[in-house]
Amino acid sequence: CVGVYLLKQVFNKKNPPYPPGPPGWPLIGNVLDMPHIKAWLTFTEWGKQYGDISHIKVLGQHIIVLNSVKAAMDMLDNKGTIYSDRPVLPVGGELIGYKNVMPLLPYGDRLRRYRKNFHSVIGTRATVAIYSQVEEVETHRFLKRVLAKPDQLQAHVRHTTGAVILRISHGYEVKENDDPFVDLADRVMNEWSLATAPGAFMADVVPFLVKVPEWFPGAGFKRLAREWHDDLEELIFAPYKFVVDQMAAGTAPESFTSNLLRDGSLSAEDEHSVKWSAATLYAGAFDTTVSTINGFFLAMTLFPDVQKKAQAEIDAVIGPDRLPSFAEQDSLPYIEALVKEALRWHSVIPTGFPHCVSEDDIHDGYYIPKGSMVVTNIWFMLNDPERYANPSQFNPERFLGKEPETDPRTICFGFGRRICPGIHLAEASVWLSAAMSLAVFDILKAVENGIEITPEVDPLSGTISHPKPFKCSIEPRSSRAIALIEQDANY
Ligand code: HEM
Repeated sequence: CVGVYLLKQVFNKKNPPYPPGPPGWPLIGNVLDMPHIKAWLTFTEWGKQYGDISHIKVLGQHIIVLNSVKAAMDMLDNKGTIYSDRPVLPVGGELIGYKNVMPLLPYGDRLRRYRKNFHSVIGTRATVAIYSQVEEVETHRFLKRVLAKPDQLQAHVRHTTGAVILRISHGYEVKENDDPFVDLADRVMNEWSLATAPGAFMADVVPFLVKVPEWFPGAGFKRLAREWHDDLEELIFAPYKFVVDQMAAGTAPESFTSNLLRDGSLSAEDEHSVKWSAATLYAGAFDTTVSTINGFFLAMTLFPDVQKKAQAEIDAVIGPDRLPSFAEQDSLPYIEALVKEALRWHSVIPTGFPHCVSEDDIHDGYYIPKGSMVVTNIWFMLNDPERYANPSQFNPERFLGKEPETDPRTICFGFGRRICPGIHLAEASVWLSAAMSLAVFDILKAVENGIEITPEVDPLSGTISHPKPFKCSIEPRSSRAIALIEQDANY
C-alpha cells in the first residue's frame, strides 16, 4: 500500500540499498553465483534481470557489475576521483610484485607518473607515428614468415607482436628463433595470467595464509610466487640495462625507454617509473594485440565478402606494386571501419580490468560501499543489439554512411582514469597487420580431406580472451603479391 511504499522511500533515503542482484545464501552469500567461465554471459543475464547496475557479495567482497555504457561513464568517468583504484591481490600483487605493473598499480602519484610516461611517448597518433617504420619493417617480416609457413599463423602473430613491442619499449631487435627476451616475456605473461585469474590462490581469499612459511604443508604457492617474482624482476631489469648500456655507448635507437632516459639524471622514483612503465608496455600490449589480430584473421575466414571489399579498396587506392603503409591510412576508410569492427566483434577484455571504489558512494539511489570492485561487462556493451544491429555479424559498414553506429573504441579500451593508455599503438598495430595482410593474401577456410572447415566463434575465458585456436588457409593473391612480400623493402 501507499503507506508502506512511502515508509520504504524514507528508509531508503537514510539507508540506501545495494544494487539488486542474485539473492545468495546465508553465510556463503553469492559464492556459488560468481561465474568462472565466460563470466560476461552470466553478467549479461544479470543485466536483463536486474538492470544496468547489479551487485553480489563474495566472501565479504562487494562486486558491482555494470551492463551499460551510461552506467560506466556516470560512475567511472564522472566520479573518477573515487572509482579508479585497483583490487589488492595478496599473492599476485604483493608477493610476486605485479602491483608495480600499471594495470594493478594503486591509484595515486606513482600511477600518474607511469601514465605521464605513456602519454609523452605513445599518447597520440603523432607520437606513435615515430615508430611507424619499426611497425612497417616488422609487419613486412610477418608477411614473409606467413608466406613461408602459413599453417603457423598464430605463432607468427605472437612473434611479430613481441618483436614490435620490444623494439618500441627498449629498442631491442629480436632474433628469429629462441630470443632470450621474448622467451622470458612469454614466460612472465603466462605466469601473470595464471596468477591474476580470479581465485588463482587460496591466499587471495584468505590473506593471512601469505604469512605462512614456505616449508609449511600446503604453502607450495610461496615457492611458486618467489620464482615468478624473480622472473618478473629479470624482465624489468635485463632490457632496462640493455638500454642503459647502449645509451652509454651512444648506440641506443629511439625507444620508449631511451626517450624517457634522455632527460639526464633521474630521481630514484623517476627511474622506478621508467623501468616499470616500459615493462608494463609489454604486459599491456602483448596479449591484447595478439588476440585482436587473431580475431581479425578469424573474421576474414568467416566473412569472405568483407574481405573482398577490403581488398578491392586496397587495390583501387594502393595498386599492385607496393604494400600499404601508414601514409595511406586516411585514404582507406573501409579498412579503418574494418579495424573498428575487429575491436568490437572479438572483445579482447570482455569484463574489463576491475576498478575499486576508494570511498563510500550513493549512485542512482544505491549504496556502493568503499572497497567495492566494479566490473564492466564490455562484452555486452559491444554486443548490445540496441546499439549494434545483428552484433554477431562482422560488418564494417555499420561504421560508414550517414548514421554510423557507436565507435567501439569508446568502449573496448575501458573507462575513466584507468582507460587504456595504449589505444593509438593498439590501433596502429592492428591497422597495419590488416592492411598489409589483405593486400597480399587471401584468407580462406582450410580444407581437410576435401571438406571445408568452418571455424567456431568461441572466445576463450580469461581476463584477456583469445579466440579459440582455429584453422584457416592463407594463400598469396598472385605472383605479384609473392614478389612484393619477398622484396627487401626500403623503409
Ligand atoms: C586491442 C588492444 C587493446 C585493448 C582492447 C585494450 C583494452 C584495455 C582495457 C579494457 C583496459 C582497462 C581499462 C579500465 O581499467 O577501465 C586496458 C588497460 C591498460 N592497457 Fe590496454 N588494450 C589494448 C592494447 C594495449 C596496448 C597496445 C598497450 C600498451 C602499449 C596497453 C596498455 C594498457 C595498460 C598499461 C593498461 C592499464 C592502465 C591502468 O591501469 O591505468 N593496452 N586496456
